[in-house]
Amino acid sequence: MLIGLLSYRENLAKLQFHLDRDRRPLLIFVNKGIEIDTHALTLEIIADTCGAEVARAAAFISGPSFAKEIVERQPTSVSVASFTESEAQRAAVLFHQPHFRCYTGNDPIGIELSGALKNVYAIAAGAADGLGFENNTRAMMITRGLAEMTCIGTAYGASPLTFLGLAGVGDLFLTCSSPNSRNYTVGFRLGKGESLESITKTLGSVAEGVSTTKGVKVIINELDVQAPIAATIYDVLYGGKNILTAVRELMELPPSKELDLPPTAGGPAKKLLKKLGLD
Ligand SMILES: NC(=O)c1ccc[n+]([C@@H]2O[C@H](COP(=O)([O-])OP(=O)(O)OC[C@H]3O[C@@H](n4cnc5c(N)ncnc54)[C@H](O)[C@@H]3O)[C@@H](O)[C@H]2O)c1
Ligand SMILES: O=P(O)(O)OC[C@H](O)CO
Repeated sequence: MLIGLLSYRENLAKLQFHLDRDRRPLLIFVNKGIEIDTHALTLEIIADTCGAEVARAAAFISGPSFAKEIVERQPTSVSVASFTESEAQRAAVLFHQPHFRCYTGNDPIGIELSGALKNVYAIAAGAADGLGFENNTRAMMITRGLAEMTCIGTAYGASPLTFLGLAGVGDLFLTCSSPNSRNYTVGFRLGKGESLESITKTLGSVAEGVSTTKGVKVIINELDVQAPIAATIYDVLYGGKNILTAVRELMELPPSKELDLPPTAGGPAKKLLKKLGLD
């Protein structure tokens, strides 16, 4: 399915009546976001609408992949994950082409979180560029974004290693460094002083990081994870914080460990695995 997450629940609720479950339908999802009201991953929406069995077999594709460049057959690689490894393999074989490689894995929670979270940090990197900062700042945003993504994902119950893959650092690098990214563009225009309302009205498409930031803020509060860049993007988008003030405050934070993975991990993932019958 290739639609924004906003309408997934509604569409899957309709689709489930048409699934011929005896023929092992292969459902492949490429969206990158978190449901606004519930902060649910797509896995949970699938379980709620189509049942746990369908969610366990669903495959998730994510990674550095601007649609335009795929269509132009430029060499591209992505991650494909499913709790059912044979289904990830099925999806990988189906999509495999001379210009498109799929690497399989079994951490769909990490793959989904990677795709959702990188959009928030792309807004941050775009904002830094829009403010006129250059290479050092962008490299800092990408690297600290990866550290935050890994901490949030680990606390959630995903594998920290997933964030080192194509769906994690690969897509983060792509979207934090290209004006072809909608999320980067939102950040860039914010950095230039435009209002969020004006940007979203004229963007011509949906930058999912804008709504995902709300869900991420709830998740980091619930998990008690330190993710200052994500929290700052929330304050800029929804709290009216001035971007230059935000950058200054981030830089003035007291020194801290470079990577401090949470000691206890997995609350939300445990709940989700239970719902999927995988506990
Ligand atoms: N564009 C990319 O390069 C790219 C790459 C990888 C992943 N993605 C992800 O794919 C998802 C979709 O992105 P996109 O670029 O195709 O967005 P898009 O806005 O270009 O297209 C979304 C599509 O969903 C349809 N749609 C909207 N509301 C609907 C509804 N209620 N019911 C049915 N269809 C509806 C729209 O008509 C449109 O065709 C996003 O989660 C995005 O992050 C995009
Ligand atoms: O245009 P964006 O920012 O939604 O990014 C598109 C894809 O996620 C790139 O992999």
